[in-house]
Amino acid sequence: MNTIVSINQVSKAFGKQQVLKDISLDIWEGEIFGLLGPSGAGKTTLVKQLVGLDIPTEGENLLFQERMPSLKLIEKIGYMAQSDALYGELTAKENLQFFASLYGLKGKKQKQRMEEAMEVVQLNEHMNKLVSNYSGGMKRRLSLAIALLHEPRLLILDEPTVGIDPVLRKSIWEAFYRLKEKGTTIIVTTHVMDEADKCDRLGMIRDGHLIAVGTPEELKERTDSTTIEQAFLVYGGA
Ligand SMILES: Nc1ncnc2c1ncn2[C@@H]1O[C@H](COP(=O)(O)OP(=O)(O)OP(=O)(O)O)[C@@H](O)[C@H]1O
Repeated sequence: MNTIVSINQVSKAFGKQQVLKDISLDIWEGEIFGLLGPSGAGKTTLVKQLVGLDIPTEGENLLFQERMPSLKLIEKIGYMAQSDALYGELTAKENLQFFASLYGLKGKKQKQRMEEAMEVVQLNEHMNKLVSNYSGGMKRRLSLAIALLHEPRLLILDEPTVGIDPVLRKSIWEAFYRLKEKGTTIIVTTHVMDEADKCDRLGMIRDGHLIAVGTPEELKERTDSTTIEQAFLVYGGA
């Protein structure tokens, strides 16, 4: 198993508040890894470190054997934050062009990647619409398209399907599986249990602790549970 992400004894404090507590975890190439936990558990804090937007107070995060934050890795990582970083006064196309040029995508290649990424999120027909006229779910999907633009080897998605209806959510998960088939590693945070079931492996986070790691089946078996929700409650000591 080729390790893509190695989180080594990572802790994080904001002032006196300890938000991450001694987390160690390896994520492997080509897997869809879900970080599952209730609101405030520390998921966003952890993924921000993985993309290099923050640093741990203790420990280190290695991505592609390189210590984060590292500018070298920008091209290998696609990140979708929890709040959309889009320009409302521009069209979707202009937003895509802006981010594509940041990644050095030009001309034909740029056009092709923009179309492919918008196809994944089924927004092709809304290319020329102003983003301020997009619905919340459309903005999420456009953010996802932007994260996919440069065909990163590692995708880190913070609650990618919030505000997206079940039909589209299904098609987005199908896209995740297609990317996985091509060898892309995907890390996704969620607190939606049925989504957790779709991941290859899960890490359950509670109060900054990584309380369990395994496939959804393993986690259910070990706790004698029929659902991930139940397993989570057992691990949480409920
Ligand atoms: N920059 C910051 N300064 C101070 N406290 C912070 C900061 N960022 C996060 N926190 C705190 O860290 C804790 C964990 O937040 P985090 O956003 O990582 O949780 P989460 O699991 O992603 O939750 P959600 O699912 O609601 O996004 C919260 O108590 C939050 O208030």
